[in-house]
Amino acid sequence: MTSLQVDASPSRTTVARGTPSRTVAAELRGLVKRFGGVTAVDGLDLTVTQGEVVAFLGPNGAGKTTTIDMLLGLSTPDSGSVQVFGTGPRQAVAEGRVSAVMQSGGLLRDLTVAETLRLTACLFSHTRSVTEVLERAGITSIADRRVGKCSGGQQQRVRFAMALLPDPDLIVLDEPTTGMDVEGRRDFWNAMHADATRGRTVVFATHYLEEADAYADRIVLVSGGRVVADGTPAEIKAMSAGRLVTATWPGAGTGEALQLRALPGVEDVELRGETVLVRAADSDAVARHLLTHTPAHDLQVTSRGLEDAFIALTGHPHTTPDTVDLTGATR
Ligand SMILES: Nc1ncnc2c1ncn2[C@@H]1O[C@H](COP(=O)(O)OP(=O)(O)OP(=O)(O)O)[C@@H](O)[C@H]1O
Repeated sequence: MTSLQVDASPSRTTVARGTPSRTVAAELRGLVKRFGGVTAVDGLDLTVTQGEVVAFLGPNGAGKTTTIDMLLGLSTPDSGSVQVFGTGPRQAVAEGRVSAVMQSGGLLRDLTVAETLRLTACLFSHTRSVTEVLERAGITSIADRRVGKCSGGQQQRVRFAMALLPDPDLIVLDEPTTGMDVEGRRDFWNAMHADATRGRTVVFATHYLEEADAYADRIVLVSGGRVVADGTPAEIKAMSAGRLVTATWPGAGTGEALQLRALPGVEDVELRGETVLVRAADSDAVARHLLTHTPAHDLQVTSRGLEDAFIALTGHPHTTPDTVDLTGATR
C-alpha cells in the first residue's frame, strides 16, 4: 500500500511506501555535489527498493547525471552517502551487482556485436551466456554485424546487452534513448522492460515524459539538485490538479487573455494563433464564461497530464533534446 504525503519544507511531495521489509537496492542520503560555484546536487535523498523501475525525470541541469555518476561510484559526493545493496557503489559494481547503460562510449567500431559481448564477458568471473543476452536485448539477428555499422538504437541495445552480462541486480541507464527515433526508442524500452519484469531493479534518467509514464513504476522528479516529487506516474499526474480548456477564438489577443486570467481559479492562459488554452481548477466556470461572454467556440476540456505536472512541480517548461520549449508559442 502506498500513501501520498506532502512535506512542506523543503517543497517536496513524496510517496511513503508501506513495504519497509523489501530489500533496499540503493540508498542515497543527503547527497551534495558542487562544481566550483555550481551546486549540481543539493541534499538529495532517495531509497530504491529491489524490483522497482524508477525514472529519474527533470529539466536540463537538474542534477540527474551527477546523481547517477555518484550512484555508480564514478564520482564521490562532497557530502552525504551512497549505499548500493548495503555496500559502497564501487564494490557493488566490481561484484557485478550493478551495471550501467550510458549515452555514449564503450564500444569498438571494428568488432562485431557478438565479439564485443565475448570481450566484455572476459572482464567478469561469472556471466550469463552471450547467446542469452543477445536474445534479451533483441539483437540476435545482428550478432555478426560490426558495431560501427549498427544504428544508434542498435548500439544502445549492444550496451544494454553488455550491461546484462554480469546479471546485475540493479541496472542504471542514463538517458539511454537520446537521439533515437520513435521506433528505436520503443524497441529499446520493450527489450528493457521485458527484462525488468523478471524482478530486476532499474533506475533510468530520461528527458522523455512518455517514457517515464510508460515504463516506470515510480517517477522521481528532480529539480535544482533535489527531489521535488516522488510517486507513481498516476500520482505525479494527479499532483497537477485541474484541467485544460481549449477553444478557438479568432482575434483573441493580450486583452482577452488578461480578462480570462482574472477569472477565479484560472492559473494560466496561453494564446497559440486562434487557439486559447486556459489551465484552471474550475473548468466548468471557464467553459461557461467562454460560451456566454465571448465568441469562442469548439471547446475541449481535458485532464492535465504529466507534462503539466512537470511544469507545476519543477517550475520549468518540459524540453527534450529534440524539441523546443513545449509551453512556447512555437508548439
Ligand atoms: N563536470 C562538471 N563541471 C562543472 N559543472 C558541471 C559538471 N557536471 C555537471 N555540472 C553542472 O551541474 C549541473 C547539473 O548537471 P547534470 O548533468 O547532473 O544535470 P542533468 O539533470 O543530467 O541535465 P541534462 O538533463 O541536461 O543532462 C548543471 O548546472 C551542470 O552544468
